[in-house]
Amino acid sequence: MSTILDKILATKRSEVAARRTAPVTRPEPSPPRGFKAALDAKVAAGGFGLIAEIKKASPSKGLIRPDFDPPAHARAYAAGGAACLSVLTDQEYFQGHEDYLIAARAACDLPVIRKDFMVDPWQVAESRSIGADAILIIVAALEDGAMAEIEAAAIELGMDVLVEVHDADELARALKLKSRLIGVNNRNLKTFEVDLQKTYELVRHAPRDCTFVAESGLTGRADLDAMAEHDIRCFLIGESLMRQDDVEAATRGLVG
Ligand SMILES: O=C(O)c1ccccc1NCC(=O)[C@H](O)[C@H](O)COP(=O)(O)O
Repeated sequence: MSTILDKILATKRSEVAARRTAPVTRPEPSPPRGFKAALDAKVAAGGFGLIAEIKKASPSKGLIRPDFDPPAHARAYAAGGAACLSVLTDQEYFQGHEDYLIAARAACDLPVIRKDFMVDPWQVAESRSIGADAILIIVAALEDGAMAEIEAAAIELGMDVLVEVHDADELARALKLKSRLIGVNNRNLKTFEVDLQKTYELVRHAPRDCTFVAESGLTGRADLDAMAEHDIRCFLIGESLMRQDDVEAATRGLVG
């Protein structure tokens, strides 16, 4: 039975095949802003490193934010104390767009990760051309060789890479890469169930030289404090922030 990830990846491969034939005609973006460095700086200062996500909709929840306004959300996240932004650019499953990333990055000084499904190194150059400072590699989506190629393309362009894992086997594969920024996704991409316990287990057995980011299903300060008990101090949060009336106050409530 094919999973949501299989479906997304199949769509992405045909999209990339069609798009890579057209030349990219965009102005040169400003140099990459240090994504991992911004997270590490917050943690070094005794705080939490929050990657606040700009997310209009998702396969698991449908439409999340009807009055979707990427620059306004970016400013609210920055003012509330987020370290970085994540912007979903996939159109088919998340109602995202490259223009949302361009607008969000222009509205603040935070480093931005392009949250999309990388299947080809061509997408890395395209991501830089829209200003992305970091990209995501989902270990479950790629063979080792493809992951290494995509990571090399990002490093070449001065970008950071968030390597996303779900279990111990994927973590072992992630650690063969150069990046020491590892995201542990609490959401099972087959069932959409969220299990924070799995993250605690995984991080306990992982090397100490990595920056770990807990991703998905985090809903409030109590979740962050529970994660901090397990030495996890960086978080990627989308839906629960996007549903707030006062996004800036909610962000401050999480990391302030
Ligand atoms: O969010 C989904 O439903 C989803 C489904 C299938 C693949 C990926 C998916 N989400 C991407 C993400 O990584 C999340 O947007 C991110 O971790 C934030 O999660 P949340 O705080 O639960 O919105």
